[in-house]
Amino acid sequence: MTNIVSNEKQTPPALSRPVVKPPTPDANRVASKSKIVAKDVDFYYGDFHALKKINIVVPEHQVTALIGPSGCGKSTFLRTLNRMNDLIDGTRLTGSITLDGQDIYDRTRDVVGLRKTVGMVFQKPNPFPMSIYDNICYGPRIHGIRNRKMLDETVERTLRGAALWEEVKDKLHKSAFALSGGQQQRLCIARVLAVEPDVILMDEPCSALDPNSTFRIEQLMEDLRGHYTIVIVTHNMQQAARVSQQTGFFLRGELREFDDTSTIFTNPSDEETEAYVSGRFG
Ligand SMILES: Nc1ncnc2c1ncn2[C@@H]1O[C@H](COP(=O)(O)OP(=O)(O)OP(=O)(O)O)[C@@H](O)[C@H]1O
Repeated sequence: MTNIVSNEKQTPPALSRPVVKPPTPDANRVASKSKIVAKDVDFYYGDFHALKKINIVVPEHQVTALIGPSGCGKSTFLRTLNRMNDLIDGTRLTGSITLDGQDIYDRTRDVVGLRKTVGMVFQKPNPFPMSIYDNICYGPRIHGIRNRKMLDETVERTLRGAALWEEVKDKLHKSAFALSGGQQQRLCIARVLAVEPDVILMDEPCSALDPNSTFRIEQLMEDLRGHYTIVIVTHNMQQAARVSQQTGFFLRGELREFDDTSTIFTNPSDEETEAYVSGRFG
């Protein structure tokens, strides 16, 4: 795993006006296995039709960014991927979403197991009111792991994986609330890693963080994507451009365009995508 993100990668791509032509598939994308496939997904909050015929293929071991103006359905779609919307009364989904070819909305699907495989990091860091160590061990303990040596190993491995070990190794038994916001968010990522997910969903994970902490989280995404499939909702277009290989542009509940990130930002097919990435609305 590399900890270096080159300067070149930190520079947002030029937002040039597009010449409309069919997008060329990226070599990476073609080579990558499909991890999540959503087909004709419609989603309703009661009578409100929040997602309309969403079709998307999320490739394995890449970062997929979801962008679009406020209220367009990005977070709703993200939450369909680990059935977090099931927790909201009166919601309904039609169409299908598969993970590794298995329907995640199948009646027989173990939803707790699904949320272990598809972990989630939220907008505001939400450590539990306990020590750093116990935050990490919370999930493994629920899944029956009691062996101290195994737990110690998990704590070190995941804190290293979340680029936090060096900063906290001498205060593992101190409260997680004593950490800075950026450290708390990396702890939350380590906590997700501790239950060994395949997919990590991130809902605006940097929106409450300062630029330096944001940079650390972006570096971390680059490090993690070799091992995990990441889907991130972000309002920050430069961030989407820096961290992702694919980008989906949502508008009024529709997925207006989904393509390689470079295509979305420099040569989108859809006029409204172009207007949005050029900062003309949203
Ligand atoms: N629990 C809910 N009950 C009813 N409607 C909801 C609920 N959550 C979201 N919505 C509505 O669904 C639509 C999509 O919301 P969603 O949060 O997915 O958008 P978003 O693109 O993530 O927005 P933002 O960028 O502001 O977070 C909005 O019109 C919102 O008001």
